[in-house]
Amino acid sequence: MRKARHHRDPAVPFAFRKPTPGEELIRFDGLIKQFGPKRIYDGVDLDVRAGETLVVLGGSGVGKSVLLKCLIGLLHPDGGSILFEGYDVAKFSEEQFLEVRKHVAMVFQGAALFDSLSVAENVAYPLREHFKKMTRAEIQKRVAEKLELVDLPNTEKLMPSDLSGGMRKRVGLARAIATDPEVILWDEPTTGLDPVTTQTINELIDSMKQRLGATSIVVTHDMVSAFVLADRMAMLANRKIVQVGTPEEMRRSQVPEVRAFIDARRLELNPRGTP
Ligand SMILES: Nc1ncnc2c1ncn2[C@@H]1O[C@H](COP(=O)(O)OP(=O)(O)OP(=O)(O)O)[C@@H](O)[C@H]1O
Repeated sequence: MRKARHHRDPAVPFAFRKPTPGEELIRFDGLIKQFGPKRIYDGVDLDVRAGETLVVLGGSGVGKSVLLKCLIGLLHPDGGSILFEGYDVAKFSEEQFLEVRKHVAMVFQGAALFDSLSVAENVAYPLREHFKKMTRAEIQKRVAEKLELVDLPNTEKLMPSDLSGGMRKRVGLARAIATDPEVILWDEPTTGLDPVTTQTINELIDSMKQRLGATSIVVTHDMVSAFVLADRMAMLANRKIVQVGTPEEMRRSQVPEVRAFIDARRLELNPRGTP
């Protein structure tokens, strides 16, 4: 069941309440963003529901990553609001964002590991930062659990230089999900990966939903993954969200920007060219 959230009193400190699956968790409302004279959003409206995987589509440079960055305070919009749990985070201070980032994790494109730290220390890093009261044993257990989840059990003692590119990416994912975030922002999670690692990552995104009830926003160029993962898709074009719908609705869309985007990638989606 969905429920519209109302603005909360900005004086009330941010506190995360576990949402009911399907209800509105995040709402971008009339978002405006520009870099110098270049306006990239002219009133972006988009809602994200608890427990869903929402894939954001759009051509290169339309502002897909910027949307994720605004949600965790790495960039700040020039107008409009971003309601998260009813709090307008667009107006949050850096200190308030620290609390938000305990619940919303971003998996960056090409996330770099700390080369001088072991795999275990890399994964433990956000736990030490956000959960100061966790004991050493609890951290060890959580690290082992996350490494298992990304298919890298017993790699705690290895150093990043011992790992292949795909393994490094998976350690980066284990680090991003170490805090068990309720919302995960995936920026191009499978770009440049081989098919087997792509499948592992897609399964991981799905298992975060199935096992932890996590909400995911995924920005990707990989159309096959997009259609596999999405509960809903949103298309960003011409400085706005031009359509939101299920993968099937998007596939049949008559909205010109969506049609053109999907038609241009038809071969990728259907390599044998069968109807
Ligand atoms: N910190 C910044 N300063 C100035 N311009 C920026 C900044 N971040 C992003 N931009 C610009 O905003 C636009 C949108 O960037 P964004 O990275 O969100 O695009 P995108 O849709 O994710 O593209 P891609 O698919 O190529 O990664 C781009 O034109 C980019 O150059």
